[in-house]
Amino acid sequence: MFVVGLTGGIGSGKSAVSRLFEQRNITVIDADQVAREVVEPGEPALSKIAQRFGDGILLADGNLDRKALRKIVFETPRQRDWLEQLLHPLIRDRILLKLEQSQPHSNAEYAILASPLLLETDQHLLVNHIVVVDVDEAIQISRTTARDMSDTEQVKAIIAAQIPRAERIAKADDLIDNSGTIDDLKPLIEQLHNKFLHQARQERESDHG
Ligand SMILES: CC(C)(COP(=O)(O)OP(=O)(O)OC[C@H]1O[C@@H](n2cnc3c(N)ncnc32)[C@H](O)[C@@H]1O)[C@@H](O)C(=O)NCCC(=O)NCCS
Ligand SMILES: Nc1ncnc2c1ncn2[C@@H]1O[C@H](COP(=O)(O)OP(=O)(O)OP(=O)(O)O)[C@@H](O)[C@H]1O
Repeated sequence: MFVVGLTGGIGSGKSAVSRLFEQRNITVIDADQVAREVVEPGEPALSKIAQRFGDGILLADGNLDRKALRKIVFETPRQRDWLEQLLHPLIRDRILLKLEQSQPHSNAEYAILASPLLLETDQHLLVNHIVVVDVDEAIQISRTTARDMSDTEQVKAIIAAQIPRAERIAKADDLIDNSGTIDDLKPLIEQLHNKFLHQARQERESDHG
């Protein structure tokens, strides 16, 4: 299966871009979604988080209080390291399982792995091609604070925990500038979709000798 990795900093527009590919019937595996699955009630990782931070890190219904944990890990790098060491191997294993399950139905099919930490973790080893969604830091902050009701300082701390913008761009096979409107994205995605169909087809043909 030809796998396209889609990455970008917080609030860059990965989810918005993912939706446009999904409208073309492309399977998108979302690492943020997988990261939620591995800490659902009953999962061993959630018990480990509660052991470390106390039951106060759980909401009354037993779910993880994500807002509280976000505050802890982006204020204290040591706690973020601990959480990443716990969750990243679990997230990677589950992504691999999902990729194996999404078998191609035609020789022109590809899948997308959308992940904020594609380049920061070994998740980039799972993909054939890297697409970066890019906006400047001012846009990242304004769109994220409008979406999450989070404050500027916290968004800045999250940006600082991610790969620097120039390094991310340097690793891109394709770059999507998302500083315009969602409508501006549509022709770009159409173009990339056609290119990936072509690349997926070529890959399959070379695999079959
Ligand atoms: C800290 C947590 C509980 C906050 O949850 P919350 O629902 O508020 O945010 P959400 O998970 O939707 O993440 C929002 C964005 O924050 C950024 N982000 C999340 N985790 C990290 C991290 N470890 N390092 C850098 N940026 C991160 C990403 O841009 C992500 O898209 C959560 O992000 C988490 O469990 N993070 C650790 C796991 C992880 O690294 N996930 C990233 C995908 S692999
Ligand atoms: N071109 C655009 N114009 C205006 N708003 C946009 C545009 N693209 C995305 N947005 C909005 O900006 C916010 C951030 O976008 P999105 O959620 O797609 O980012 P993301 O990269 O998935 O973020 P995260 O890393 O936090 O998961 C959302 O509220 C989204 O609707």
